[in-house]
Amino acid sequence: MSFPPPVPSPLFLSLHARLERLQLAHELGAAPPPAPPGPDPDPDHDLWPMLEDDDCIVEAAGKVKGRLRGVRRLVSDEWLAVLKGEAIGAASLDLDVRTSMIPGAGLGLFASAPVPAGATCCCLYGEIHSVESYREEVSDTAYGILLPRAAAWAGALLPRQSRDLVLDCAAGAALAGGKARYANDPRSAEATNCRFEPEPQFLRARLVAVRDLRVGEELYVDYGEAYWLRHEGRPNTLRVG
Ligand SMILES: C[S@@+](CC[C@H](N)C(=O)[O-])C[C@H]1O[C@@H](n2cnc3c(N)ncnc32)[C@H](O)[C@@H]1O
Repeated sequence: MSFPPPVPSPLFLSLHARLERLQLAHELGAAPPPAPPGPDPDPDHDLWPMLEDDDCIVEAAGKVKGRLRGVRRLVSDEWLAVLKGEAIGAASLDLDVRTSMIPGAGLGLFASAPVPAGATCCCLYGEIHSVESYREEVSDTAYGILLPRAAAWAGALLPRQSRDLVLDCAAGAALAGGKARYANDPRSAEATNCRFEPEPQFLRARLVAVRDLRVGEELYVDYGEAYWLRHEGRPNTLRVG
């Protein structure tokens, strides 16, 4: 089964370009290079002269940060609208979401047909963050996956990726209907049967089977130690074997 990438809307692309410029201004503490000429006026043109003015540079930096947050929200909302429109949850192998085999873990993801090793089961989508905004705006118990900037960029959805991104799958993927967020972590290398493969160019990660899966088997991935450190105090109740 193929998993065609979502098609970003023109609004998503223009909001994302705006976000990139605000992010650059925030990092540099200075106006970004002029935007390429286009039909629409630069919506942030009021900020750039302020960043060049010593008398109000601190106030300007605060305004850039505030606007960055607002535009990031708009980008996320538009991305979720794109994902919902494309019914991404439907793009998966034959998988069921039902009560996990791990007591107390809530729902889990199960194979309802055999899955060969190496097959992509479904894709993980979510809200898109920079590392900084993920740290600042997302709660400690969120479920984020790093989409590193160095990975393949051929046929990418965005014209360029200037920084690492983080996919926050807690709320976003649930809203958009993705199944991959239901894969639990067995906290045992032996029981782990899937892995996440980041696809930054498509703003998602693939959930890939690392061995053949039988009908009825639960799909398990390793979330990494950092996840469990943040979730300290919650029981890992899986019994293996
Ligand atoms: C990405 S969600 C997985 C789907 C989740 N089970 C649900 O019902 O929405 C991650 C959460 O699942 C639960 N979970 C995953 N693996 C677990 C484990 N080994 N032991 C206990 N809870 C687990 C924890 O609540 C964790 O924060």
